Amino acid sequence: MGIKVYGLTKTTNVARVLISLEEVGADYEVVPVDFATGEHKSQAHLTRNPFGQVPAFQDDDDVMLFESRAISRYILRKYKSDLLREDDIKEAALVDVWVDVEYGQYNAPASAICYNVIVKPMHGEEVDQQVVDTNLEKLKKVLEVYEARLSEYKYLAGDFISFADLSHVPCTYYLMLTQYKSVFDSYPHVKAWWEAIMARPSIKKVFDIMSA
Ligand SMILES: N[C@@H](CCC(=O)N[C@@H](CSO)C(=O)NCC(=O)O)C(=O)O
Repeated sequence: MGIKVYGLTKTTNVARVLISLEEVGADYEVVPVDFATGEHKSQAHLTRNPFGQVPAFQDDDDVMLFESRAISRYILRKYKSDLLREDDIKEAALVDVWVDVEYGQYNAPASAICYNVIVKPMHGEEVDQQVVDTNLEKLKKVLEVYEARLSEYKYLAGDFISFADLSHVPCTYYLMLTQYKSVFDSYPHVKAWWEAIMARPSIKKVFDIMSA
């Protein structure tokens, strides 16, 4: 039995796992989980992910994981990818710092904007502009830190691309589909960083999968 990713490829956290799989060139199968029928809350899926969320991840018959960043690290370690920089403890620590920054500082405001501007209208719900505006301000504060960091280094953890950079891709992909992509215009080093990431074949492949 090979690698299975349970979830919907349009969702950011499933896409994050696909990026690592595409980066290492692994074979994998995506097993859709139907939110419409509440399948993600089914007993079968709860055994895969006790929080009833996607992704869940299976490798062979003895590895069942959840949490997209932890799954990504498993994949990158299994395939001995340099994207975790684990040959150098200091570089690896900086990768950890900036993955934590992505999860703890960037993800929430970026996700709140995308949820309001993309997901809610898809379900016929009103955009809460107050929430969007509040999170735009939070995002700008985060991007100010990124702009300073990326004016010193080509990528967030250093002058090497790492999982920390790629972990930003799913949310940023959706942000760039909204009118708020213009926020990035005020941060030239962040824009150049994003353009360098987008040029990667794995990222182009995952964009195709997300937009299919
Ligand atoms: N920290 C976790 C978040 C998973 C998540 O929110 N998954 C969403 C879809 S992806 O945005 C989900 O399953 N939402 C349905 C729900 O929460 O009920 C991770 O990184 O894997």
